[in-house]
Amino acid sequence: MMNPTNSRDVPLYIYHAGQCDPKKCTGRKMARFELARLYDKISRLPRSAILLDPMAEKALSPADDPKKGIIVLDCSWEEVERVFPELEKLNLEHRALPYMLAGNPVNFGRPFKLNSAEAFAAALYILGYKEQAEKVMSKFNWGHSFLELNREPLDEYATAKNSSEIVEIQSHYI
Ligand SMILES: C[S@@+](CC[C@H](N)C(=O)[O-])C[C@H]1O[C@@H](n2cnc3c(N)ncnc32)[C@H](O)[C@@H]1O
Repeated sequence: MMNPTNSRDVPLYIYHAGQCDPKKCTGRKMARFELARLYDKISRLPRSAILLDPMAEKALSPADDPKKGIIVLDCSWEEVERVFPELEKLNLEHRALPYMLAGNPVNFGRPFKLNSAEAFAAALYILGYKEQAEKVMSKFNWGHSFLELNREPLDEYATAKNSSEIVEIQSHYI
């Protein structure tokens, strides 16, 4: 169940491919805090939602409408090229996140390789749901550093009109 305290919150969904260490998995932790709904079957995922896909051609921007929700695919980074195509048939809006650095201890400082919780927080921030982004990050002891590390690009991305502007802003950081 989603946390019902704020009806303005964007619904967050995780397709969990069952490949991670359950103790370290950020998606499972979010589900425990009722911040996201976890699915282990592709067929159960909602349609027409935004899928955060690092290989997508189009960058997420404030022009995207998250009312149908945001989906993260929680799988091993070694498996992304195999698992993402399995979701093609669902007719989701595939979007890549622009340049940001991971703030978590596993991939600290690595560009683009965000964990599931960071990917949700970044997307929410760009889409104008900053409070929800902070709520997600507040459950992780490194969460604040992810937002601080990326505050400048995040604030700029959140002012973009569309995907092309996001790519233009990103070019100043890469
Ligand atoms: C590959 S999984 C790794 C999960 C990690 N084991 C954990 O515990 O959080 C991370 C997911 O976050 C999303 N993600 C991460 N970085 C992204 C990016 N640069 N663009 C779009 N989505 C991204 C994708 O849905 C990706 O599959």
